[in-house]
Amino acid sequence: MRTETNQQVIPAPVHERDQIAEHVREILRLLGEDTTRDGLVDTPLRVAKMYEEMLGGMRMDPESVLSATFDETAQGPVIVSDITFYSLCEHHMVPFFGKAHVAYLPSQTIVGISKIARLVDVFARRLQVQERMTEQIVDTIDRVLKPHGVMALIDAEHTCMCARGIRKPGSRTITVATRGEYQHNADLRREFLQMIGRG
Ligand SMILES: Nc1nc2c(ncn2[C@@H]2O[C@H](COP(=O)(O)OP(=O)(O)OP(=O)(O)O)[C@@H](O)[C@H]2O)c(=O)[nH]1
Ligand SMILES: [Zn+2]
Repeated sequence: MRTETNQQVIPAPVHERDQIAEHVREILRLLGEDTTRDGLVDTPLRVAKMYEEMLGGMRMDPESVLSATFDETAQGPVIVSDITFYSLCEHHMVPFFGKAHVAYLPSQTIVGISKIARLVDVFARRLQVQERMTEQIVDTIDRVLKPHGVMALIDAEHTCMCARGIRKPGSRTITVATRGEYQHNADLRREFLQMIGRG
């Protein structure tokens, strides 16, 4: 049986966009810029729209993203690797970005594979820390699909560590979260790491 639910996206009220733009204009002014010059005149609204896009996941229900589930007897594992994402670090509000790799062991239910990538995006497009994002992905899959196990690995570069502060371009942060059989079975974890080219 195929189940489908509408993805719930709650649009941002228009007046919020205008208010954010106004505050961006004020920041530019405090930074010493002339906000009437050609290149900057539309920047506040552009930035407000950019936040709407990059933080759009805040207004989405992650569980409704895992629609298109199918009853199947597949034993798995199902591995979706190299899901590129862009997120915003909640400490500095600058991007961190990289790849998410997700595996689950189905128990009667599989999900459309694109929905796994959509789920990564829903959590990436928020003010985040990488650890929480990794946990949220496995928790949602665990809750909705009730698989035998689920594992996620995220490998990311944080621009707050590259472009400023400690300034270590190229440094990678790797986070892992597991539930169910992936928590208890080292062979399963090894197989996952091998299949995503990290074994
Ligand atoms: N654990 C974790 N830390 C993060 C993440 N993104 C950014 N950070 C860190 O958040 C910390 C914030 O530390 P603070 O000392 O309050 O901020 P700061 O003075 O700008 O720190 P520096 O980046 O060391 O200059 C920094 O160590 C960042 O590297 C993340 O996803 N997970
Ligand atoms: Zn940061």
